[in-house]
Amino acid sequence: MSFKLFEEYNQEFITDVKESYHTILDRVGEDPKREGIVKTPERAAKAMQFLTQGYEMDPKQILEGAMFKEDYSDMVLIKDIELYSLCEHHMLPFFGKAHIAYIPNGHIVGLSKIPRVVDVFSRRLQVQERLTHDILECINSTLQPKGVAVVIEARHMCMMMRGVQKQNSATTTSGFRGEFKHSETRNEFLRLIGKDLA
Ligand SMILES: Nc1nc2c(ncn2[C@@H]2O[C@H](COP(=O)(O)OP(=O)(O)OP(=O)(O)O)[C@@H](O)[C@H]2O)c(=O)[nH]1
Ligand SMILES: [Zn+2]
Repeated sequence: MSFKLFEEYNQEFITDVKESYHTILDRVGEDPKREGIVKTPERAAKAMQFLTQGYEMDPKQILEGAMFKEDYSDMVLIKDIELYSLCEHHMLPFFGKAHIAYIPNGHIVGLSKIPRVVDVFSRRLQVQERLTHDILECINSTLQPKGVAVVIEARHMCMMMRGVQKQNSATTTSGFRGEFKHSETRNEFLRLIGKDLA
């Protein structure tokens, strides 16, 4: 499920994207034959394939592969899941943390599968709002829990390195389904992730 090994790279993708990065190096005034960067188009193409591998993956399958019958019916919270994505507007990174909770409805899911779902949707071109909803809907429709909550806090390089150049602003997005629509459950979740307003 990863592109860590060279054999797993898609050569057609690497060949095409390599050529584009070669053009970029040339256009920014670099010498693409210079020793230090002669392999950069290929490295960058591999990095781009790694960062967009989420298109090739089925997040529902990931969850379905580790669902276990269990009658635990209190909140399960996984907080501070680090995430790295690329914004679809500038293809620059945005990064931060996701906090995800669900209330089981007969099934629990292997804990590691939740961060894996975050990775699948993060490794596509995204906006933070859609990333939040993609994760929320995937867990909701696959696990069919009594409730699910997703909060993402992220910083966008397109706002930090360029454009409006605000280094300290962070964006928070959230989505709630089922029992998290009730303020008591939602507030407990927000308190547990340190986001309650009290
Ligand atoms: N809502 C949302 N906007 C995003 C996200 N990532 C980047 N953007 C914004 O996408 C917008 C694109 O606006 P445009 O005016 O088309 O692009 P631009 O001229 O590069 O805009 P500036 O960044 O303001 O210079 C910008 O306001 C970005 O801040 C995201 O995840 N969610
Ligand atoms: Zn952007």
